Amino acid sequence: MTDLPQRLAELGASLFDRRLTHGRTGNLSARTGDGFLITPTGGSLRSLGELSLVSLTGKHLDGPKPSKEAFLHAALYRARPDAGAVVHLHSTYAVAVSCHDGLDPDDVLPPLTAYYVMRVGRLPLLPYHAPGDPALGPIAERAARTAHALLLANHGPIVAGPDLPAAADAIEELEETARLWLLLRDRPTRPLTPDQVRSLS
Ligand SMILES: O=C(O)[C@@H](O)C(=O)COP(=O)(O)O
Ligand SMILES: [Zn+2]
Repeated sequence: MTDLPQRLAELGASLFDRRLTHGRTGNLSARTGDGFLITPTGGSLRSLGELSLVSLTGKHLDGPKPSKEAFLHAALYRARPDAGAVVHLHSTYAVAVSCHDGLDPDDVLPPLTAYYVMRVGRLPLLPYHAPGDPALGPIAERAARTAHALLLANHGPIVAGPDLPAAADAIEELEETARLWLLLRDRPTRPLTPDQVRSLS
């Protein structure tokens, strides 16, 4: 088993290489005994070095200046005691959906496939705030109590999971489903029925 910083670096490089985020966008974290390790602000997921240690209250404990979204990661960990990792990306299709008008803020995407229902489930839309605005913290914490995947309006997805591979699987599935939804927008589409969704949970 490789250590946590190495696993975060490998995941960051894999997400970047597959163009699931670009430039210096996105941030990753994983829970530790005394808080969570998070990517530093202003870096690229392509080549992660030293990580920052942040407490569950969002206090910077050690390492370089943390991601400006550390408070959001902290909010998700507080809301979801089962969460071991959080991933935020600027993945193109999910960002495109986050800019759409007329979305259902309670659940943005329809249950197009069983895999989406199993990996993502309900996807609330959080109102637009500038990146790093701590006012989004309490809103995210409330929403994350009943959903592990959230879409930040005009920004992108943030997803918690029991561990890094699970959080990555979920955010990748969200991206692919956002893409499908955009592909299907002008066509008659038949999502799963409520009974079919219930049978998967
Ligand atoms: O969109 C933003 O500015 C941030 O949410 C982001 O993706 C990268 O910011 P840092 O993690 O502070 O580098
Ligand atoms: Zn961002």
